[in-house]
Amino acid sequence: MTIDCITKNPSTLSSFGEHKEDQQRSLVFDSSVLKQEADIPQNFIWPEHERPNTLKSKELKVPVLDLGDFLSGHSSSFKEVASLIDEACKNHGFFLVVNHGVDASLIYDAQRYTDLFFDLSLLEKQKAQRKVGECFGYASSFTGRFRSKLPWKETLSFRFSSEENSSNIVKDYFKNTLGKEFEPIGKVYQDYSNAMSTLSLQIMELLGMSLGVNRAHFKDFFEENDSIVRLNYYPACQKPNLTLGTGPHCDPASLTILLQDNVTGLEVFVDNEWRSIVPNSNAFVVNIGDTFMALSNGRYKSCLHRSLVSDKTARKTIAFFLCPRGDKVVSPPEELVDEKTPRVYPDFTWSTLLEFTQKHYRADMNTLQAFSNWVQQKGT
Ligand SMILES: C=C1C[C@]23C[C@H]1CC[C@H]2[C@]1(C)CCC[C@@](C)(C(=O)O)[C@H]1[C@@H]3C(=O)O
Ligand SMILES: O=C(O)CCC(=O)C(=O)O
Ligand SMILES: [Fe+2]
Repeated sequence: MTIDCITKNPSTLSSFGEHKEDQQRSLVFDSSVLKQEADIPQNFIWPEHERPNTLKSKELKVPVLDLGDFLSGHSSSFKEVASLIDEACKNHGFFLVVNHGVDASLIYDAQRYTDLFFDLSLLEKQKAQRKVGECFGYASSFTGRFRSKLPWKETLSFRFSSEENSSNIVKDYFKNTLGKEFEPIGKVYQDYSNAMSTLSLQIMELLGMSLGVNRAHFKDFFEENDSIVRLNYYPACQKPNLTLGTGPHCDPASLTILLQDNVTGLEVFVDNEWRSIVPNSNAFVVNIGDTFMALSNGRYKSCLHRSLVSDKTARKTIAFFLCPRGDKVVSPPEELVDEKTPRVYPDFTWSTLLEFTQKHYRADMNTLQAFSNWVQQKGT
């Protein structure tokens, strides 16, 4: 299976104001220009059935997990927290965490440097240009990657590894791609990524408890994680009802920890309708991804979500996608497999799933099923 949405690497880049036949090869999402345009280019217009609702979506009240007692080792509240997680993950896989132990000044710095990065000129940001087929770097929308249903966003994605010999991987990425003066910014994102990795291992412990397996099982599995961090910038758009910031998808990774600013935009598809997750400045939004759905043998849901854009306000978020080390086999623990609940997904490695989303398939609501079929077909 090969996607038809990957275009040839553009030879030259210019703005959208060119002749139609030149557009495909030379698209570039220059948000400083586009956010003011009354009309948006065709490639950003989503099909009617996928566009935002005309009426504002209702708020989805997701459980708020207070990690304070858990992190300070007061075991009396563990059961309560684990049962809240269990309910959320069986229904839709989304919850908030508060009192998560991440330093407020680190969060503040990470958000301010996200502002700073996206305020740079296009040329400066393009020093970190993401190449087609690679999953790290700066992408102004995905003009080089897809032909239609382009997302109204800019992203900067970088790799985090918890391995000891990679303790400067994020810091070095900023220095090596953007220049020496970006090293201090890289240091902030290095610290932020470390904090996210630690938080995600704590959540993995709770997920182990709530699924009734050995408490350390998933925490140990992800101890050596090879994760992705992504800064998202959704510029204002004069036609917000025709486009999407991030299209409907389930995250292929294992767990996503999202830091939203105070602008609404994130929506989750629950009980056949889109519901919004209203920003809470004290909280991270956490959701289960496809790889954890497979690890839980289908018990916990990786749920469809998307992000809208606004005509008035730009929105910025920071996502940490927890991923296992690329070569680890994703297979549910034996406690979750029995006669009544046989294996739902085949064994796979994260590096194969990542390659599938970058080279063969555009991540959407069906990624895990399409990937499972692909793995099974390849194996026969
Ligand atoms: C493994 C990944 C692929 C995407 C980034 C991470 C986790 C989520 C995926 C994504 C965000 C799902 C929606 C579509 C996508 C193309 C996007 O809009 O960014 C996806 C990412 C990607 O393939 O780059
Ligand atoms: O930025 C957001 O609101 C969510 C982004 C998202 O879902 C993703 O990057 O996977
Ligand atoms: Fe997502």
